[in-house]
Amino acid sequence: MRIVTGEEMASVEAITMNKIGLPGVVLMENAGREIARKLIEQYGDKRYLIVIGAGNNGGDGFAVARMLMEQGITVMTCIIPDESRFVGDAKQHKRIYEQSGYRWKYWHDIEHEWLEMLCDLDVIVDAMIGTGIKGALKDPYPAIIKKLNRSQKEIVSIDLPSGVPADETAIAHEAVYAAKTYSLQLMKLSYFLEATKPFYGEMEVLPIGVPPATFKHLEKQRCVWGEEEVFHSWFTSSSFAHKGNNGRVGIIAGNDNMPGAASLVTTAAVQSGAGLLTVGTTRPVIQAIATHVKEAMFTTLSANQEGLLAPTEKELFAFYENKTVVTIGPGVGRGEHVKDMVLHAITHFNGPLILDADALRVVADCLDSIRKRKEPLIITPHPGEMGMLTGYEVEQIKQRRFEIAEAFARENGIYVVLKGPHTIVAMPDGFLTVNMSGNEGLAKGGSGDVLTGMITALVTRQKTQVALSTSVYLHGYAADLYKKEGWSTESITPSHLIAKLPDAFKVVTSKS
Ligand SMILES: NC(=O)C1=CN([C@@H]2O[C@H](COP(=O)(O)OP(=O)(O)OC[C@H]3O[C@@H](n4cnc5c(N)ncnc54)[C@H](OP(=O)(O)O)[C@@H]3O)[C@@H](O)[C@H]2O)[C@@H](O)CC1
Ligand SMILES: Nc1ncnc2c1ncn2[C@@H]1O[C@H](COP(=O)(O)OP(=O)(O)O)[C@@H](O)[C@H]1O
Ligand SMILES: [K+]
Repeated sequence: MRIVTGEEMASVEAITMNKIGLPGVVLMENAGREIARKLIEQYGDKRYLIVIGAGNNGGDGFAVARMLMEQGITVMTCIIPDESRFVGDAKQHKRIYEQSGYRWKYWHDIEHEWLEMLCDLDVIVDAMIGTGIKGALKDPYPAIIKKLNRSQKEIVSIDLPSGVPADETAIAHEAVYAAKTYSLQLMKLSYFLEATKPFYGEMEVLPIGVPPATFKHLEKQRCVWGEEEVFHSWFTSSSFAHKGNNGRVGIIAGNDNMPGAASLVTTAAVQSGAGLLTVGTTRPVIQAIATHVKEAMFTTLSANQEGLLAPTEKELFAFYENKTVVTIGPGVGRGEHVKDMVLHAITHFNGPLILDADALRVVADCLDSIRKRKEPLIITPHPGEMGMLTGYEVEQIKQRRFEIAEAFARENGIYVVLKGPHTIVAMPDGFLTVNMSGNEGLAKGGSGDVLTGMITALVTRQKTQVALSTSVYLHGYAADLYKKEGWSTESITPSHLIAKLPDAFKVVTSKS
């Protein structure tokens, strides 16, 4: 499933109409039929108010109104702008509606009886503004939207909650708080942003007949990564595999005061199928975690007086030997010692390199070396770390997460796993995947270490894009499984996630 902006949606619709030859009125008819079917399925023959704007979103509204009325359902249709404003496909659907014998009223003619009207209706269908929104909301929409939101009626939005843009534009105006949004054909970017997702309510995508052949013309390729994608992209190990085929993994993690991070990242990697795993860390960390992670081998690396890792060049070269992937970061602490270690690995380790947590703090200083690297480099920042890397405020990162992750991945030729609800994985070629699993039970210190362990294990056994997107999905899915079992999200800990990985991994062998 693709994720698009309003402009991109308009571009695939234009190709559908102009090149493929499927007229816009047919797409609108399809949209109307799908939405009417859903409404009847959901609410039966309740009483509907359909509020219509002058663009094609309003055209969808006329198609829905007609189809509901054809079923004998009570519908009041009202339009906001003057009827002379309707043009093109929307005008055509308005005419079809009228020629079918149905009537509409002007919003301003019925507004004074709004409170009485509310007693006679159950569901409001919002067909005011869709992907065509431009700039700040103009009158009379803010006042109307306020009224609708206060009505305490179920509001169903067509394509987008009116007032919400499809893309990453920030809004400072009213917008419809929908109980449900039927998004047409493709998902819209704003569904994945903290500021705008709440307006959507439950979101469902309905097909309207735009042929998939048009999607390859999209300049930016963004896809949802969910159970289907995980299942279909997975390559199972050969039954003749030996431990060496399943990745010889090296993890540099922990410091004397932070053995926990090293333990979590290592255990998660073991539980995710790492063939042979070596942890490079300080002697006290090894003593603290060795009995928890029986499958791991350990290499003692030099530490400074504060118990922070400060490996020598010789130790690092020895550590890279035979490794198919190296991960640096969880629990290594902050300071100059980290920069030396990270820069060394960027320059001298010839395999996929994963940088997480404290290692991310020095990435901004290493970009020249990173751009010269041939092998994949993967970074796993949360919005705060992404802010440090790019110079943006955290709020800007959250609002423009697609744009910023993509630009950083492309410019530096790296993989960016921008974490948070709906984690984005951005590839060096600009392709993006967006995660559909996970819940607030993951918002705990240590969850990120578990994810990094999973990525470390999968990255040598799957295509990098698949390894990253699938790790993120399964990590979130493990938390979702607890929620499904009735756990409160407060009780889900990073250690629980690891314990649930065997169940989460069942998705790769069979769909639930
Ligand atoms: N055949 C097709 O193309 C198909 C399109 N489809 C549907 O069309 C939708 C896109 O249609 P669209 O491009 O016509 O724009 P749309 O969302 O109706 O908005 C334009 C209207 O909003 C108004 N408006 C805008 N900004 C505003 C503001 N700040 N404040 C106030 N008003 C503002 C603007 O008013 P104006 O600025 O012109 O005064 C105009 O009236 C898409 O979401 C999907 O539902 C599907 O049926 C498939 C087939
Ligand atoms: N509210 C949430 N919904 C879904 N996933 C979340 C949420 N909060 C955090 N996560 C996920 O949990 C992990 C937290 O990682 P991070 O912030 O690096 O934690 P830490 O470094 O303490 O281990 C990330 O994978 C992130 O996507
Ligand atoms: K709408």
